[in-house]
Amino acid sequence: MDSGGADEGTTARWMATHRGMYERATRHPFTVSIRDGTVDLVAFRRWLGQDYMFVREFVAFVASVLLKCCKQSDSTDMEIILGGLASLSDELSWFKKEAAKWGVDLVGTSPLSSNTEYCRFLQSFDDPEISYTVAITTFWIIETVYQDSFAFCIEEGHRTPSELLGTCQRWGSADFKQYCQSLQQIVDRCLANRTPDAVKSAEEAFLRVLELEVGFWDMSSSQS
Ligand SMILES: Cc1ncc(CO)c(N)n1
Repeated sequence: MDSGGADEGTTARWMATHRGMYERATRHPFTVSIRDGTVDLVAFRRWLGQDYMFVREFVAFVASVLLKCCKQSDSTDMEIILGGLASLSDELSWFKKEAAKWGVDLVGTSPLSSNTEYCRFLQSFDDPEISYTVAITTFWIIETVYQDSFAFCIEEGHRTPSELLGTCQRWGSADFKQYCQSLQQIVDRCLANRTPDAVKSAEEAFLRVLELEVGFWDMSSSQS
């Protein structure tokens, strides 16, 4: 930490201010049912097929974040984002393997409306007018919702079915947490020297992601 000030970081403040919304996204009945061992496997399969399609869009989104980053030429940020992008290659293979295991037909799956809405939001970042700060904020909170949600499923006292532990570990691992924290540091640093309007735009993106994540879990549990 080189700030030396009492400021805990803007992102931590947002998480406290919008705690209710953050918890709706990260303690959703769907992921809590995984932890409780009561998850409906039809819903789990639906989530798997939908999330595979989401991650394909997410690749393009992360590429757009990387591009904005490169235009700002901060080489440390670039390496972290590039690492995130590279790991999505493995993630797509994982989805295919997992889909085969659960009998989910990825080719025959089409996106449900909450997924389509989320993917449109991701596509909107192609616009070069959207700032790197807003884009990296969005990237960080998207990853963090999964990190927090799935880490809870492997925390002490969980009753997560053993065949779902691999899924939970993918996003709930200490490594993934570390990666999310690196992203968070980038975001806080970017926000530290932005105008109040720019910070407000990033906060709006943060809230929009939480809303979209809740919609995605709702969709997975109930096909809305
Ligand atoms: C909907 C959704 N949000 C976040 C992530 C994390 O990458 C994901 N795979 N899917």
